[in-house]
Amino acid sequence: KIINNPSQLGSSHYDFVVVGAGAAGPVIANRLSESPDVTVLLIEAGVSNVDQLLTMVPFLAPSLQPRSPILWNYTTVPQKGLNGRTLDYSRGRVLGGSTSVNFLIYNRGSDDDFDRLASVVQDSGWSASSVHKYFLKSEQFVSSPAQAKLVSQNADPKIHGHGPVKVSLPASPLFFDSLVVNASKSLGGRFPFNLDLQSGNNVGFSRVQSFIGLDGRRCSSAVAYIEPVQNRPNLDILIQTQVTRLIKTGVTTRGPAFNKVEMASGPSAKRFTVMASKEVILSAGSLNTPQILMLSGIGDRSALEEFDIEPIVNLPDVGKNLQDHPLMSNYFMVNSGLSTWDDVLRNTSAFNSDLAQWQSSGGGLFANAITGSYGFNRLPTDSAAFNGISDPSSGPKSGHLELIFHDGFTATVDAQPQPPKGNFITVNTAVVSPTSRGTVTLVSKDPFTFPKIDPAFLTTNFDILAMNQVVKDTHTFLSSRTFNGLISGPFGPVTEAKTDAEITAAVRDAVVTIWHPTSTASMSPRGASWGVLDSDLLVKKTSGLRVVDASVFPHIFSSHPTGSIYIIAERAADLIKEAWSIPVGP
Ligand SMILES: Cc1cc2nc3c(=O)[nH]c(=O)nc-3n(C[C@H](O)[C@H](O)[C@H](O)COP(=O)(O)OP(=O)(O)OC[C@H]3O[C@@H](n4cnc5c(N)ncnc54)[C@H](O)[C@@H]3O)c2cc1C
Repeated sequence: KIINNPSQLGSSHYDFVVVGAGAAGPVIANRLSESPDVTVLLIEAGVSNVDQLLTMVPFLAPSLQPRSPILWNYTTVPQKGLNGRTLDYSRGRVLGGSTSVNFLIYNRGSDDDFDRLASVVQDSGWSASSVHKYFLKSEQFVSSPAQAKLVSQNADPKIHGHGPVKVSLPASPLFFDSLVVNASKSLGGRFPFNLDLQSGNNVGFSRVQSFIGLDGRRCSSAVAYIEPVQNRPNLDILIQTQVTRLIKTGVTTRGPAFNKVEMASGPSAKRFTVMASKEVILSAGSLNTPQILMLSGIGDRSALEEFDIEPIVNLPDVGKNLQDHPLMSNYFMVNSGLSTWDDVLRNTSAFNSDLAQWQSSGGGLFANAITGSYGFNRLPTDSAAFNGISDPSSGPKSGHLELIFHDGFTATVDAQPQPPKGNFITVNTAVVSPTSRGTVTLVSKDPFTFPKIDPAFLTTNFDILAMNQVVKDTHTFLSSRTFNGLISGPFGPVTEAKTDAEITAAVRDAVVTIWHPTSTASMSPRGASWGVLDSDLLVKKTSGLRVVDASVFPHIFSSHPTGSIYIIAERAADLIKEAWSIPVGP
């Protein structure tokens, strides 16, 4: 059941306490509570997702940006690589976490990304072939009979799974996206067509599969993993409650145990505690998980002492190694041959009519995510970006770059105002194998003070050269004869830039986040002196404490992360069950 205040908890003891109901937490809570003998408490700082219209209507996801009551409303420190700009750095603060507010693009991660993970942490259980069953267990491709032709040309349903997360092609396919697919088919080479990016090969151009069910509604982790089980008698879901720290409860042969969780419903509210007799699982995301660890005395000893926090476990890598994909908008004007959604966004009656259509039937433009086509590609093999470094991608099935196509002016990414007239397309471009590394650090021992977030965007030569290349790739892609006569010209400094120096200058002014922070509590081999977790996700040198969320990846995956986090969480649930002799299901 859902509980709104810690004072209403029926018990102060559970077998497992899961902190954070984002992508990972609900998977763990759902799978552990499958066993009726096990009691589980899931604690979420944010409110319920029910009745939050903007979390449900796929097309309106960007309206939550850059600030909203259901976001944490974080800001980065000034970014040296971005001419000192600070960036809004959204995370969801609601049941479903960032899966309730994200832009719905589904990827499961490339085989190479999983194989590199297995190799780096020396655990074959994370290899692509080993986790394949968890991919199948987590997701399910859905389509309506009316989509039969679209599906046959743009997806491979037989490679998909049977899990609770529903993924689908656009309910209202747009002409522009069919042009993107045709352009990749005709260009080939560095821009190949890929029928289904969930094949394990994540290089190529394709229609987007999105986290949307046949009802036209976002399928977040809350919808997929919480709603169906929220009335289980052995599962309590406590919302509007922030975990403030974990408390040491003893010492075992592995190290200190942290089985007590402290929490409060606000900065001045009474603090409550709850005990996890078996384990605490931190799933608070890549920014809040390291913050909670540090507040609990787990982190870099000297950094903790600076804030008068007793260092209990010296793990200097907590909060280090922050990685994210830099993202930027490339705008182009289009002529009347292409009708774009700009007209809907500017016209209140058209907007209201599309919303009414979604509300009555779950269909129409608003049942689409804001992108219908995209692609990942590799840098040219002779790119100067590789000078002096080894290829940062995990292998040939992983891209270095990404191009995301939008049939309109997506003013949401870099907060450019939508021009008052004209029709546009936007190509959002990203570097998906970045080499910049940032940090999450404390600024106070007060859990309600935001941590200091420094993604350190574009602080390496590789990242800046790769970003330059993807701008040029965008021009090359759009010069395909498929677009003949449709694109009338560049719009804005990024696409108007001509020389490398002009492109670099425009890039530094334009790059923002794609909101994919990872790797701040990274796995490493058992016994390694670096990293925060062993490969079974247990926090090193501690007992009874695991991390399961986007923090755990030593290297950011070269794709949109939610699908791969579901896979990690599904395997983590089995690891936890095995550790406590709880029957593992199919
Ligand atoms: C605007 C935006 C667009 C994105 N677009 C995409 C996309 O199109 N495709 C994709 O795959 N990914 C996308 N992402 C990224 C993706 O959503 C995240 O990578 C993923 O949700 C991370 O999962 P997580 O479990 O690590 O953390 P989160 O999903 O962020 O969940 C963490 C949860 O923990 C809760 N929490 C934090 N601290 C505490 C505390 N102290 N006490 C209690 N609860 C706490 C938070 O409120 C939150 O609910 C996007 C993200 C954003 C913000």
